Amino acid sequence: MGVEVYLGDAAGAADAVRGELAGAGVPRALAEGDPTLWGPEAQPEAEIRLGWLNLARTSRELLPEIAKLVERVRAEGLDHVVLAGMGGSSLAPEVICATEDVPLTVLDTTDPGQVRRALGDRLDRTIVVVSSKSGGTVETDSHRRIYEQAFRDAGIDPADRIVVVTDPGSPLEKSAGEAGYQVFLADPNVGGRYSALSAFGLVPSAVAGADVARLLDDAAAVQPLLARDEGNPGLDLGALLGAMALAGKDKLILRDSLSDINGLPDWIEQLIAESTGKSGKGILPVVGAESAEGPDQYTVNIGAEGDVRVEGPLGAQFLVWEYATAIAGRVLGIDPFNQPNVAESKENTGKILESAPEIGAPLLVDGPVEVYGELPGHPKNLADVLTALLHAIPERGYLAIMAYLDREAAYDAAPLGTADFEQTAEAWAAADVATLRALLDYRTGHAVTFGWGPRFLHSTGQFHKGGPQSGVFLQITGAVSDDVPVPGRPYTLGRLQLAQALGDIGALRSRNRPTVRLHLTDRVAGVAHLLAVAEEL
Ligand SMILES: O=P(O)(O)OC[C@H]1O[C@H](O)[C@H](O)[C@@H](O)[C@@H]1O
Repeated sequence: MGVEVYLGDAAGAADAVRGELAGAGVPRALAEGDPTLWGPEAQPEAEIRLGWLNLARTSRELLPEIAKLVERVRAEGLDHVVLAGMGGSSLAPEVICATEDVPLTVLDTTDPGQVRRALGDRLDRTIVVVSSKSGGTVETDSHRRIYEQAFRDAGIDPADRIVVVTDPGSPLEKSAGEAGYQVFLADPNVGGRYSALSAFGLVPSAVAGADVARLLDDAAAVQPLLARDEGNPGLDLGALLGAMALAGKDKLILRDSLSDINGLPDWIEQLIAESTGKSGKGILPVVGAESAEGPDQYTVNIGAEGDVRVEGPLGAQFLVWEYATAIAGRVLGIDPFNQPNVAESKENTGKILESAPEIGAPLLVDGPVEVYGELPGHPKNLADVLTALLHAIPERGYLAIMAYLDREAAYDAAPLGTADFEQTAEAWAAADVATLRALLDYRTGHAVTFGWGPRFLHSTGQFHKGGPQSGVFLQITGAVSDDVPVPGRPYTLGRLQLAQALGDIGALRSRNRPTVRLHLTDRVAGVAHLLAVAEEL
């Protein structure tokens, strides 16, 4: 089964771009891995970043070793699978497992409460996959240290419970070898966000119970189409993304509500935001919005519904979206394989961790919410702050909400006992800070995005800093009551989480973007208050 791309009303604009690309021989050149397609500056990086084109074939070599691991995990009764990995090292397994409905606990957070919840769940039956291409990502390194300590404290040998996926030669490969962990080496010629069909996508998903051979089969079925000028879904989709951005429609609303595939927009978000959001250009994916509103927005659906849509199985979708993103990069004139601005916030975080953070006095306090930042018009309360932020969004701009909180906390608010599905969903929405996206979206014609920190730093974070400077930023942090120390490090997760928030806000403020931080001194009451205020705006 292949992938079908339906372009709806956008067909005319996409066709013109597609014709130009075909005329220049781009579709075949990309399918054959030509590293010159993005210009001489991008060539050195492209030379070591096109391995994803062949993963449907090359990743098959991993399957026997993966099958042995799966057999061991089943035989030992390890039924709680935890994946520690950020961005490209966890987003694909999350979609794969959600789509196949197999449970996987993803740790891509520094929130102490969220990590504590995972630690408290069946530690005696837990297997942890630690995934990091670079082997140096601070969040993933922290999770590894925390689980090593927890296993030791419980009298469990970490070498029986930790499996590592990394690139050859990374510091993680070395330390894992010394610790006696099983290590899967990934193809180093594949960048993180293009690694869905590599060991990064396959190992944790298979351990959780997904059928990963099928993903490769589905990708292999679509691969021959990618060299064609006609009937090439990757070319059609890439031409659409490029043509829309050139025409000023650079906000891509991604929807999958009626699809068999569960959660692909979050994976696409990283792929497109990090690949295109640079040099003041880029495409901003918007996940969770109902429909396109402003003149700078359009919608692409995953699955059989909608005018503009991409239909087909997950393995093939991964490859087609990757190919399309590389095509869009060529159309926009950017290098789709680097992420030049991601390091800035990380460096700021490192500096903040070395000394005590400078917080300063809040601009105002409204109940359980402290407001930090500068805003025009002397806001007196939280409602004024939110209104001022919405007014600050420039033409063709956007509001980004970035919450450094526990993304599963709202599930704790589920009513017990007799509640039906609707009541439960309502209770979750009322306790979920992500609901703020829809409440503010309703009050503006501009795009509103929502990201969980620090997860989004490895995704839309690149676009915020490297893309068009038209963002307005609302950051949310919260008090930590039960912190988690990071063994062997002089900080706790709570301190790291706050340093990440402050590090990123520093990077945004240095660009003179309107930026406010709301700090919830009581998380539950703070979320409830914030949602209540937003509802009344
Ligand atoms: O796999 P890792 O090396 O730990 O990297 C995880 C993530 O880190 C960085 O933020 C990159 O910009 C992402 O593209 C990458 O997916």
